[in-house]
Parts: sequence; C-alpha cells; structure tokens
Amino acid sequence: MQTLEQLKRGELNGCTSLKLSADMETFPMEILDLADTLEYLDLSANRLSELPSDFSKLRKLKVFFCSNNEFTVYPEVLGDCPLLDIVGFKANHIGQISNHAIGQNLRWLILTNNMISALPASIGDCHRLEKLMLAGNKLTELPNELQHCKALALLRLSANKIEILPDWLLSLPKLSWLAFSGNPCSRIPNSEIEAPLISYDSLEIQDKLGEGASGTIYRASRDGMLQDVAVKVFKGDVTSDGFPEDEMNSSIEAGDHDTLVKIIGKTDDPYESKTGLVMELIPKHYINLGNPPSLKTCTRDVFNSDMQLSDLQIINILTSISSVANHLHQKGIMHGDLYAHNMLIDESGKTLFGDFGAATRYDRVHLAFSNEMERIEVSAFGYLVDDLLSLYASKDQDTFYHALNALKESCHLADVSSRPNFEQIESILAEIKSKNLV
Ligand SMILES: Nc1ncnc2c1ncn2[C@@H]1O[C@H](COP(=O)(O)OP(=O)(O)OP(=O)(O)O)[C@@H](O)[C@H]1O
Repeated sequence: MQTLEQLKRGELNGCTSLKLSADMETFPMEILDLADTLEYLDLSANRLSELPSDFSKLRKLKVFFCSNNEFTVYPEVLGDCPLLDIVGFKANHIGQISNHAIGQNLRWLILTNNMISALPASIGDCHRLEKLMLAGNKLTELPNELQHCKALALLRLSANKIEILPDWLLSLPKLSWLAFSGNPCSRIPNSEIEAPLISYDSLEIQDKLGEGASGTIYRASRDGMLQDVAVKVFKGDVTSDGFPEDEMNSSIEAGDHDTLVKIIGKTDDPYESKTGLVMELIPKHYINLGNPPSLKTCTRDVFNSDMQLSDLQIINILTSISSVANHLHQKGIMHGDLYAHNMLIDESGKTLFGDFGAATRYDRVHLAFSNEMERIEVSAFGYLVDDLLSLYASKDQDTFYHALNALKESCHLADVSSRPNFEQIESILAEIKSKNLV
C-alpha cells in the first residue's frame, strides 16, 4: 500500500498500480497525474462518496476497487472509462445507477451489499460481462436486457427481494455458478432433517483452523469424546454469496455423503449470540485441489504450477464430485460454487467437497426448472473437467484425455437442456474408467 504523502510529493509518478486507504473523504486529485500509466486503482476502506468529473482522464485504468466507502450513487463517470474491466463497489450505500454509468467493457462487476433496487437496462450492452456480484441488495427483479450478456458465467443474487426468476436466466449459455438463496423466490421450508443441538459449553475451543468469508473455524474437544471436532462460528454478516444462515441450513440439508465433511450438530454461543456448525475434523493429509480465481482468470480457478494428477486421481475426483452433485440435486440443493478451490483431495484422489456459502435450495416439484438448475451446475462441472485435464500428468492426448474432453464438451452445450445430468455423468465416468483400465 502506498501513502497519500508519497502521492502528493509526486513520488508515485509513472506507477501502474495504486492502493490508498487513509480515511480520505475527498478524492486526491493528484491521482489524475498518473493518467498515462495507471491501470489498477484500489481506494477501498476510505470515506469517499464522489469521484471527480474528469476521472475518465485515467484512460488506461482497467481495475478499480472502491469497496467500503460512502457512495450513494454509482459514479456516472465510470461509463466513460473505455478499458475498465473490473469494478468493485462492495459495501457502500449505492441506491442509484444510471444507464450511462455502466461501461460496455466490463467483465467483472461487484456491487455486493448496497441498496440497489433496480439495475439499468444498459447492463445488457456488456457483452464481455462474466461475473456479476449482486448479493445483499434490494433487487425485486432483473432487467430483461441482462439476457443479452451471453458471456455471464457467475451470478450472485442472494439476499435480495426477487419474487420470480425470469425464464431466460436459466438458459443463459455460459451460466455455471448461480446463487439466489435469501430471496422470496427461494423460500422453501426446511425438511425434517435437524442437526442435533450441541451445547457450546460442552465444547472446549482450541486453535483456529482457518477463516472463510462467512465464519471462523476452530478445533474443539468435546466433553467425554476422544475425537476432536471442527466448529465453524458464523460471523453473521451477509457475504458475497449470501446469508450465513442459508449456508448453515444447506450444509445440514445436504445430509451424509462420502464426499462431504460430516456435520455432527449445531451449536449456539449464548455469550456472543453466534450460531455454529460442529463438523468432523478434516484429516491433515488432505490438500486443496485449486486456488480461487485471480483478477486475470476472473471465473476460472488457478492451480499450483507443480500440480499434476494421474488418470486414477482425475477419475476418482470427478466420480466423487458427480456423485455428490447428484446427491445434492436430488435433495433440491444447488451448490452454486462447484470449483476445485472448494475441494480437498488426498494422494489417491479421495475428495471432500465443501463451502455451502453459495448454495441455493429449490423445489424439485417443478421438473423443467429442476432440470435446468442441475444443468447449470453441470456446466461448472465441465470447467472442472477442463481444469483437471490441464493437470493431467500424461503428455499424450490419449483415449482417456479424448473421452473426458468429449464429456466436457457435452457439459458445455449452449442448449442447456441437451447437457447430461449428474446421474448420466456418473455412468459416463464409470464407462471411461472401465474402457481405459484406469
Ligand atoms: N472440518 C474442518 N476441519 C479442519 N479444518 C477445516 C474444517 N472446515 C474448515 N477448515 C479450515 O478452515 C478454512 C476455512 O473454511 P470455510 O469452509 O469457512 O471457508 P472457505 O470455504 O475456505 O472460505 P469461503 O467461505 O470464504 O470461500 C478451510 O480452508 C480449512 O483450512
């Protein structure tokens, strides 16, 4: 992070990237002196509410983050920045976005946690738009023009006020990661499944195991039990994927499956009135299969450069994931974030699939709707196949490679209803396994 003083003294001239957080209430005009070079600007965590009208002098700007500020209007001048590719205004108070404000070059737009009740029709002109984050707003509907965004792959609509999802949404050709829990259109009663309540006082909280957007995970021991457990204490705030309580309900509704971390119960922290999930501990030898997307890859995971997988590992991972995805959809749960970065694997390819933060529960009674929901996730599975093929240890494009490549292509058919469902994918994988003697 650079400082305001460095900027004012001209020490940052020529820089391509600038990050300033200094409780600023006004936009420092010296930033415009960087117009010839500046490509990345992060002014998150200040108290800004306006941009200067000549902000678009920053004609090389590609990435602009301005989260945790005090904007009430999405700045119109952003529509004049020709190269803007990524814009982030998470956690402001934006209630208004004019038609002109949306730049046509946008690929990734983050508006999580604002007060937006309507999107402008001009969003439909963003033909490159791939990732659109709208959770935690006041949207009651989506503009029909959004259906022209044919590149849209990841859409977060959770924690809004949407009554009905438009029909065209589920047939967008590239849509693969969708979340809309916490809306009137996703209101669905909890089933009979209830996780046992485990008293917080019976848990002895030990070291912190990790932290996600929605909660903090601790190791804990339990009165009279030999095995330690993991406890996820939810933070309570809306995340970019939705409400923590929806994550908790979906994790419980998901039930038991070899590929899921077993949920032991629910807990309440009466002192801080926080809810939590008690889970089995993930054994230490499991490693993350992938890492979350970068600014460059946008919707695609990134992988460690030394990661390689054998055909046996690949087939085991894909079989586990298609099986658990089938299990979830049979229960009317769309995971919404089917990504390698949410999977853990061991040496043999034994897989655990986690993070129900973006999960949406839906009613399986509506057959056509259910079929489309499942096939959106099938598209995400297709990207997983593609990722694993890029990690395939064999240098040759052998019959195993070609068979999986054909499966990937069928998962990505533009006509959503022509894609296989997860049950069919499981059979295809079993056949590939037997034919290739994996
Ligand atoms: N059952 C568990 N046993 C051991 N460690 C765990 C367990 N669950 C989570 N962790 C640790 O906590 C980290 C955060 O987990 P969590 O499921 O909240 O978030 P995430 O899925 O990684 O993040 P996000 O929700 O932000 O995408 C994990 O990466 C892991 O290291």
